[in-house]
Amino acid sequence: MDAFLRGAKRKSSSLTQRSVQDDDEESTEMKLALLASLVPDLSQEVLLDALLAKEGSVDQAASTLLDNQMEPKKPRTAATVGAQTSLRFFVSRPSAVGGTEAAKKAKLMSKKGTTLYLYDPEDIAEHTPCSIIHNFLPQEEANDLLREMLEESKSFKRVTFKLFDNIVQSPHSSSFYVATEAELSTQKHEYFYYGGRLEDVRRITPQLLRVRPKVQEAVNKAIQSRKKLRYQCPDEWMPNAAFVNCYDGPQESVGYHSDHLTYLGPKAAIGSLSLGVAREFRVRRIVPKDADNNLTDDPDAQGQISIHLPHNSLLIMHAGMQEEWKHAITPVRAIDPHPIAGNRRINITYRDYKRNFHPNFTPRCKCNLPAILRIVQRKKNNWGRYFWMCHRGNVPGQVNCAFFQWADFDDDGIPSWDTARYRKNSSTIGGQGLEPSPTEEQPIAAEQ
Ligand SMILES: O=C(O)CCC(=O)C(=O)O
Ligand SMILES: [Fe+2]
Repeated sequence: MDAFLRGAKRKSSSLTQRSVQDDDEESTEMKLALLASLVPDLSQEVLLDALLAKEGSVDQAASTLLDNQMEPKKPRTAATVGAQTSLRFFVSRPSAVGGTEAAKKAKLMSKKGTTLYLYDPEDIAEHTPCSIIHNFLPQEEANDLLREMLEESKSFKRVTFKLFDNIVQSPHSSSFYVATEAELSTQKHEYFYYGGRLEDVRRITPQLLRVRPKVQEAVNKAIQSRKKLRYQCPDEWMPNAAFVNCYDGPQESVGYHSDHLTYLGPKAAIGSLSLGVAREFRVRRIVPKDADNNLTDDPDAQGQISIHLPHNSLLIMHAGMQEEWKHAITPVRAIDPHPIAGNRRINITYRDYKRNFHPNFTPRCKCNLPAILRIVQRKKNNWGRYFWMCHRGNVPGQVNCAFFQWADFDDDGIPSWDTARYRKNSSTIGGQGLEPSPTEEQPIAAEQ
């Protein structure tokens, strides 16, 4: 345990491979898991608050929480899902005449250690890299899909993965769906997840298939209404895979994470459909730190944002979300049961697995495994640069090899090995010089 604490406190200011990998290791999810093992019986929200208050120091957060536990207190698990109508009623907006775009944006009231609840689609689009469509499907279609997935979810399993040297299980169950028999075989035998193979891959179901073109159309329309970012692929978004999650009861959750981009490519969009019980989707921006481990952004920008996800809502995570933000479904004390789903929530994330990111083409590490794609999220130096690294260490009993390679994409996110499409004279060779995403200049959100 001592070693874990030392690991979590490790600081590095050099531009070396070690420094980049430290950035990866110090993820909030890891810190939360570590904190949970030191101070069990507290909700993830309480642990996160403590981490935020102690600027990411696991041992300081742990000692504060342990001190607090001496005097008995009610655990501060979030109550049921919160919602408000629109932020437009709460913020004063500077005049739209004159001034820069940034100056015209409303100042959000998101402060360190606080949560800002968003419901209104305009607020969500303005203050996060997400957009939402409420009542997305005709009611009967949503209910049919929900019923189908509730039946399927009876045989969903919890994902098992390695955290430090411990084998842990995801705090919810899931499965993975693809359209064709060929894709099913490819997923089982050619793709790697957490350094190993996915066992539970299923053929797409009739209702998942029926809904897919609607999600495709809505996501492409939403993408078109936003400015293309550097590294974002301009091709049509074609969902060819779906992860389905089931959260059975208020305590089932998923910790703060960014989705892996290894097979989706940089600046990928993801369409996420929620069915059944309404839950809160928490998002927070990752604020980079400088060489001295100080936050390099607005110190107020350390709160989190909660997006209310009711039955039949489609949330679109846009380009840049996985690079610059983390998201979670936090446990709650209570939920409002859904007439069809009871205590369960179903979430379907439709994803576009890109042909040119198939593991036959991506770099291989020294263990001869296809490497995973990561991005420097925390270190100010090299912030925003993509790199490939080994993920064998996710397999119990194995460790990562020393493989490390900066990624090379052109402006459209085309990897250098896709010689037919890669534009050699692209201004971004080497993956440097990121332009800010539309949300970056806003004084919002979070990070420990
Ligand atoms: O349940 C959700 O809304 C989010 C699920 C998620 O983050 C994931 O599957 O990666
Ligand atoms: Fe996710």
